[in-house]
Amino acid sequence: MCSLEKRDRLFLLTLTGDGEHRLNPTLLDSIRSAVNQIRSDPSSLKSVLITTSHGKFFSNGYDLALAKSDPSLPFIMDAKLRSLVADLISLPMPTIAAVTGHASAAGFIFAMSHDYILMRRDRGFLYMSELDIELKVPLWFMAVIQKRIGSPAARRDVMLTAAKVTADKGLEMGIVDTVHSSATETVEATVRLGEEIVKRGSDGHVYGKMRETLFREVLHSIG
Ligand SMILES: CCCCCCCCCCCCC/C=C/C(=O)SCCNC(=O)CCNC(=O)[C@H](O)C(C)(C)COP(=O)(O)OP(=O)(O)OC[C@H]1O[C@@H](n2cnc3c(N)ncnc32)[C@H](O)[C@@H]1OP(=O)(O)O
Repeated sequence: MCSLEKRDRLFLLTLTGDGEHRLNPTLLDSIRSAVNQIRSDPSSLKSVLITTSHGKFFSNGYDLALAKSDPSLPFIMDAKLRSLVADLISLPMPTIAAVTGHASAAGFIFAMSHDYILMRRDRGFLYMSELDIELKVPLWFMAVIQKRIGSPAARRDVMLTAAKVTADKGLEMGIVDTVHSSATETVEATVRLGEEIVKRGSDGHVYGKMRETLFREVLHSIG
């Protein structure tokens, strides 16, 4: 599940527990509910969202075991993740993912649906595993990849070699903004960045509309 904490003008959304934070309908609903709670907070127009997680996984992607148990679930999970990503794109505040563990497939897409990614150096991969697990990536995932991974070579490595991208490699690829020595350091740096951004005092409505325009192809692809 996830928890939501307000620290001054920062909202800290944490995927809790030591599991893999596999994206299933329950977790996706829980995250979306937290994002809606943030959106309805009176201070939301002058705040920042930080998303992080407990344990060695940021999110290890869809809960495939569950998905295989009911043929309707893959569609439900996909629809819920699309809605969550659209919510993050329209959220009237800057968003930062503090990636303190592995972010795989849908979990990687979730991380890239934030404006900034700060990541720990010593553990954790950014990993589009679909080639390895022989699942075709949905078109809307590709729209996110296209938008957040600028170089053709990096996109090829991520998608067509299923590279397990470390934080340092992610920095080189332009996916990660800053790299840190530990999970604690990563979260602390994310809070500092959030506080810096809050000081800029940008209007959240304008920021959210700007991001919607920047990601209009992703929103179109999500449908
Ligand atoms: C019939 C119906 C079918 C329906 C199917 C559903 C369809 C759904 C619709 C279609 C959707 C398509 C899109 C799919 C989206 C998805 O999300 S699908 C689910 C995807 N998820 C996965 O595939 C899981 C992928 N994860 C993994 O493979 C592993 O968990 C991992 C990320 C590779 C981590 O492995 P693990 O062994 O647990 O890792 P560690 O023990 O932490 O590390 C392994 C070794 O690597 C070293 N290491 C870790 N981090 C670093 C680092 N940053 N730098 C250097 N080294 C690192 C670590 O020390 C370990 O080394 P050793 O100790 O020497 O082993």
